[in-house]
Amino acid sequence: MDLHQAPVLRDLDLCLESGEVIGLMGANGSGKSTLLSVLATLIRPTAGTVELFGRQIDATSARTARLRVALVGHSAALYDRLTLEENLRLVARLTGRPRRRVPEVLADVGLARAAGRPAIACSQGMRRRAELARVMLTEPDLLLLDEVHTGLDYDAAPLVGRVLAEVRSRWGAGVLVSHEAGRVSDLCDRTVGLRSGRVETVVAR
Ligand SMILES: Nc1ncnc2c1ncn2[C@@H]1O[C@H](COP(=O)(O)OP(=O)(O)OP(=O)(O)O)[C@@H](O)[C@H]1O
Repeated sequence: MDLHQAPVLRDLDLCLESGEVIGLMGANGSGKSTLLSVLATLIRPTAGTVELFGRQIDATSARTARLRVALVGHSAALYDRLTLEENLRLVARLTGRPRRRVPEVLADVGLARAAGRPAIACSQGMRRRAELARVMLTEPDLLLLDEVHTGLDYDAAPLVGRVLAEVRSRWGAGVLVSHEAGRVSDLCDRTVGLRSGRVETVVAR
C-alpha cells in the first residue's frame, strides 16, 4: 500500500476468523490506521488483494461490503449540525436499519438526555459514545476500532468490550488498534504487532 508513493503497508498477509478479535499494536506511523482504512474499503491497496466476507474487494463488492463494516476512527463520523438523534436516524436510513432503535441505543451508551444536542455541542467522549451507539444500531460483521478508548470515561470504557462481544456473538470479527497492551490482551484473541508496515509479531492469547 503506497500513500504519495511511499510504501506504508508491505508484504501483509493477515486473515481474520469468524468470531475473532485481533489487537493491532505498533509505533506511531507503523501503518495501523492505514490498514483499518483498507479493511473499511476507504482506500484501495496499490498492490495485493483484500477479501471481505468471502469476496474479493473491487469497486462493486466494496459498496456491499461497506454496509457490513463499521469503523470508529480518530475523528467522529458525525454531522456537527445534526443532533445525536438526527445523526443516528440518518445512519439508520442510509444503512436500512430500523429507526425505532435509535432512542434505545442512545440510552444504552448513556446519551438519552443528550439525544437532542447538536453533535458540535458534545464533548469528545460523548461523540465517542454516540459512535458506539452507531455500532450498536448497525450491528456490523466487521468492527474496526481505532484508539477508541481515547476520551471515554471510566463508565464508558466497558462499552467497547460490549460492542466487541456483540460482534463475536454474531460470528463477526473485530480489529482493535490500541497502544495499551493491557486492554488489547483483555479484549483480543490475538495481538498483531506492526513495524514499518509489516507484521512483526503475532501473539495468541
Ligand atoms: N493521507 C496520507 N498521505 C500520505 N502519507 C500518509 C497518509 N496517511 C498516513 N500516511 C503515512 O502512512 C504511515 C502510516 O500512518 P498510519 O496513520 O497508518 O500509522 P499508525 O500506525 O496508525 O500511527 P499512529 O499510532 O500515530 O496513529 C505514516 O508514515 C504516515 O505518515
